[in-house]
Amino acid sequence: MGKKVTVVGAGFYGSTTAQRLAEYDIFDTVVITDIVEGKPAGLALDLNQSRAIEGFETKIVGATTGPNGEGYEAIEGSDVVVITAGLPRKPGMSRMDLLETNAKIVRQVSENVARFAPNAVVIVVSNPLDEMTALAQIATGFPKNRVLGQAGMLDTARFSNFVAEALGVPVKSVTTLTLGSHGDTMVPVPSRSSVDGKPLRDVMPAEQIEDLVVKTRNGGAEVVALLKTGSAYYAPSAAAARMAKAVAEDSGEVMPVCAWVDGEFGISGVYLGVEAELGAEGVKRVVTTELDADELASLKEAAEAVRAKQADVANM
Ligand SMILES: NC(=O)C1=CN([C@@H]2O[C@H](COP(=O)(O)OP(=O)(O)OC[C@H]3O[C@@H](n4cnc5c(N)ncnc54)[C@H](O)[C@@H]3O)[C@@H](O)[C@H]2O)C=CC1
Ligand SMILES: CC(=O)C(=O)O
Repeated sequence: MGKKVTVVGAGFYGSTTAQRLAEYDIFDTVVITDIVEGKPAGLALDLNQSRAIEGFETKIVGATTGPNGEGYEAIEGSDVVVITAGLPRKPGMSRMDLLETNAKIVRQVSENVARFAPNAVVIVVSNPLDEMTALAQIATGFPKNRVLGQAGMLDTARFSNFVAEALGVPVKSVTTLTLGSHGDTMVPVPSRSSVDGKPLRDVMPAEQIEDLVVKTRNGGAEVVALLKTGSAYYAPSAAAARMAKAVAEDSGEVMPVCAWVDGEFGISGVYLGVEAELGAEGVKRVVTTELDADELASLKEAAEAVRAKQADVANM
């Protein structure tokens, strides 16, 4: 049987993710759900009408869902579920300001996902990301490798874009990496960044690298401030869709994601931004790499910051 993917939440992030997943043309079915009556069905109708133009066979199904599992039959048999349900930031807000509101939403969605799609790999994108990923694992009760979060793909793509723009080189010649949290303790990793195979530190002065590190940490807030309503979704949906594709295709690709860390980098018992090999079971393994002493110290600081918050969400 062909693959099925569900996107929970039909807002900006969810609808663009559903579009990307459908246009890959690797799934039999893309399901999109929301609590808003009619919206998922309307988006599905619209996306299906693009099939003849874009030339893909994937069918899109829209379902309105309720808190007690109403409408969730639509997600049965999903191989992958991407959770985008939740409020986005307003200008001036931090991701952490969304904690309590989105925890209620993510818990309720996760419980229904566990009931109706018990074998799915869950990719969380709702903010604050590291905490919502931990909560989704608790609320689904799924093995930790089957619940992961999207942040590092996006933050890394932002860092690469800023480096390419600053040097005036093609973005494909740039490799960067970000680890840590999707927040203030994000850890862009210059020691693992390069341009045409040359270390970033050999082609860009240290102060300029530091400016781009700061710009990367503020990448999401910069978009929020310009949009005025809502947050980024084109780059975020590209990131989540790539992760869902890697899982569906059991590709073994290594990507920066929010994954359960259990001893790697000397860190244990926390969901954190690290590189991981993705496949049908979600995270196949966390991939470690040599880091400079200051980068490793920052990663450990990030782990402690998110560990404290992740303990709080267990009771939300
Ligand atoms: N991890 C990351 O890198 C990123 C995370 N985000 C986060 O993704 C989330 C979604 O962002 P947007 O789509 O832009 O917001 P949005 O406001 O456009 O859409 C959110 C949707 O969730 C729906 N929703 C609320 N409760 C629900 C429930 N119980 N079941 C199903 N759907 C429900 C709403 O009706 C709405 O349509 C936000 O929390 C945002 O902060 C956004 C960008 C990047
Ligand atoms: C919204 C968000 O988390 C971002 O754009 O990074």
